[in-house]
Amino acid sequence: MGTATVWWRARAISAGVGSDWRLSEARIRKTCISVSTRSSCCSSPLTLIVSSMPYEKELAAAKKAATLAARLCQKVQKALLQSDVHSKSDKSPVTVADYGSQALVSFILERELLSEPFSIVAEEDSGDLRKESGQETLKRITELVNDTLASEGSDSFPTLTTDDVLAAIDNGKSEGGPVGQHWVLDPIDGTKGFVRGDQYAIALGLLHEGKVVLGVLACPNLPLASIGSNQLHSSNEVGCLFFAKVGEGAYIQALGGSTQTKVHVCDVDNPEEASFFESFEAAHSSHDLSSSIAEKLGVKAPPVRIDSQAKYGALSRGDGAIYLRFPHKGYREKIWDHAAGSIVVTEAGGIVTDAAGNPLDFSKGKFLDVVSGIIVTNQKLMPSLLRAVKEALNEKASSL
Ligand SMILES: Nc1ncnc2c1ncn2[C@@H]1O[C@H](COP(=O)(O)O)[C@@H](OP(=O)(O)O)[C@H]1O
Ligand SMILES: [Mg+2]
Ligand SMILES: [Mg+2]
Ligand SMILES: [Mg+2]
Repeated sequence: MGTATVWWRARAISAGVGSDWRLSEARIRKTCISVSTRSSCCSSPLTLIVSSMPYEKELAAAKKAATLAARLCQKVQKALLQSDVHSKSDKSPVTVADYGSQALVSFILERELLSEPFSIVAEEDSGDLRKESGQETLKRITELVNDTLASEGSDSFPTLTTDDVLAAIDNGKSEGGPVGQHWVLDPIDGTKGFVRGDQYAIALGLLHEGKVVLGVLACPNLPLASIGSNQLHSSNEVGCLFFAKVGEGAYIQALGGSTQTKVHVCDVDNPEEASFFESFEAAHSSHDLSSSIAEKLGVKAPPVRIDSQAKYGALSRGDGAIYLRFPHKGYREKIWDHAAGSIVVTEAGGIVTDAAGNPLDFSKGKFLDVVSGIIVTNQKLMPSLLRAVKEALNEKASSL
């Protein structure tokens, strides 16, 4: 909630609507608008303020949090030690940087958005770090978080204790859902890519009444110049920060930079000229199925395989036209793997749906209940992509 919300709240309270800080923003907004039409003390400027300022403060806090978390991750990726990589109970990898990033983002959001009701749905939890065997790792994470905060310079941050770090990680225990506001955090999306030295992203979204209203994607290893094409790169610089607020477009700036540029998905309408992204990891998405879809569409270019929601970022600036994700049977998608990426792409003019063409529903808690897979492209290609996906899925079903 930004300045505008505080103002709406103040209006709601002074108009006798109530002083419950847990009133949803939408309710307060509605109430204030109706008060303004009835009461002379609360007249015309309201509409202007409402339309121009929502989520400003949240976006600034989210960009700061993701940028700092990216700095922590970069430090770890440079000097990744085998002892920094652990296995979770589902056998997926987690590193000191996943935990450190989650603790940092949680700490910064709470500090920057002081009095706001605060809920984060995040991937990691502190369970393993609270065990005897996790103590050394916890110390290392705490050092990393404190070093990163110290390198920020401008603010005087307190030195966090191991207990502070555990508490910050566990702020991410919220279940989400259709009511109120929830931050959605993937502290490192693409941990396998991170460990390999490849692409990864810090992905932070904000849900309001079950809809994504803001997203920030920090992609420390993504080139600032376009990828996935043959064009000669004018610069080898890496590190992109994508961000979007609902209704206001999507932007990119260099990670740590300040000049922002609006991004748009590409406007290719001939599938023969389109290229597509998919997971680097074949275990995360069926490469066979996407190759059959691409063939049906007439896509000529080979797949661009990269880890993480960097795919959404790259697509939002037109590096490629399509993103195909078809997890193997039984896998349930999580909201933190798509919240930030999907708003960046939709605000850049793209469409994100499941394989049946339904919009993604972020209001159901931690999981996304999608039909068969997730597909992303521009408005022009979506109808033919949906037809190709349907055909390929039918063929696959009849071959089983
Ligand atoms: N079997 C599986 N099928 C599909 N996705 C999976 C998977 N196992 C893990 N993932 C998810 O795939 C994400 C990475 O996506 P990508 O393949 O695009 O890089 C992982 O995010 P984390 O790395 O945050 O755990 C994880 O949530
Ligand atoms: Mg992830
Ligand atoms: Mg992750
Ligand atoms: Mg993970």
